[in-house]
Amino acid sequence: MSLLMAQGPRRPSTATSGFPPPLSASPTAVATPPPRPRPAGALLSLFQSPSPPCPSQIRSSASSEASHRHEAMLAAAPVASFPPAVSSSPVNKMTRKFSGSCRAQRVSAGYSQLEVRKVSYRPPGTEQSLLNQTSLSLPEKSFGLIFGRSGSGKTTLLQLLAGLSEPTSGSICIQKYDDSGNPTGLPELLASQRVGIVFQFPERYFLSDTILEEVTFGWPRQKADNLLRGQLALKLQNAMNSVGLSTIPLDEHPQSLSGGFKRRLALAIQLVQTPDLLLLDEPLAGLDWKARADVVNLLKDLKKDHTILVVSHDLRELYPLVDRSWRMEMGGVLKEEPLPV
Ligand SMILES: Nc1ncnc2c1ncn2[C@@H]1O[C@H](COP(=O)(O)OP(=O)(O)OP(=O)(O)O)[C@@H](O)[C@H]1O
Repeated sequence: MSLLMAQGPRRPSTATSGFPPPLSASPTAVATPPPRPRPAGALLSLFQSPSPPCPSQIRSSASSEASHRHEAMLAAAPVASFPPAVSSSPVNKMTRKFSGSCRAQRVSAGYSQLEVRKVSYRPPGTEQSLLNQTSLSLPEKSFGLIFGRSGSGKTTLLQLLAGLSEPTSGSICIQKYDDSGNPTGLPELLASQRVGIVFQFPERYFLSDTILEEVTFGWPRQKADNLLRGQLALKLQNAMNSVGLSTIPLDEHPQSLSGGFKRRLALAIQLVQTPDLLLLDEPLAGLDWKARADVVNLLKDLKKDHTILVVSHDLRELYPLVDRSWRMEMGGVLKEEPLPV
């Protein structure tokens, strides 16, 4: 699984004390003129001009801003090699898979669903199984919720789905069906690269000094990888748009965001890889009522294009989004049942 898909392992934080002030007030920022905040939309603007700027143009624009922080930002963003115009980019073709016409095609050609088949899990070196013959199925672009008592095994199941541990027995796969509900072809094992996971309290894993560094963490830095970085920047722009963060200043400290916006940022980092399955562990935990409502609305939007499986105790708030739900009983036994709200 790539570093962008999972939140760890991460490099040690370079921050030394608390949250730095905004760049404009920072002693490291050049006094005159103050650096212009770079909104998230700037990521893509590097690629969207009719004739893409040459690297030296970008570098000279950076130096005119006279901010070494911004130069660092540009070092993180693609600088030397540019994909073709957006309309013909292979990345753009990939991202267009969610357009209306494509979706209509997929519906008429059947559907696919995540299937967890009789999965059991016993951690290596232990005697007790944490999951026992767990099964569930979740059709694409639907929202599933697992609830149950603390310690019953919910997070353990998410970790298996994300490929962070291997089932002791059973399988986790994607099965395609035709319009009549008959399986078409063999099931495919779920590849961990196709899964995004946002752990509980994801903001605790933010280690960078700027939002840009946080969202581009783990990107290749070699010159030879510039094309890949360009593709990642396009995907990141889409991800930031889809979580409503396209206008946030990228040079702010990630911890300066509100609670709800931090969760949005964690989701955007996962969405860069356009995962088939998005796993969220307690997405509302620790947020105030306003941020909770904000995240619920965001999940409602994301549900239109993504398959989402959530572990949560916040049943009442998530109820309107839920298509399928399961109770995890102590001992790792999963039973499909309606939410008790
Ligand atoms: N690697 C491990 N080795 C042994 N026991 C483990 C391991 N990982 C988790 N457990 C135990 O497995 C049980 C299930 O843990 P898990 O975190 O999956 O529960 P949960 O339902 O997500 O709980 P919560 O709602 O509190 O997050 C717990 O008793 C936990 O201590």
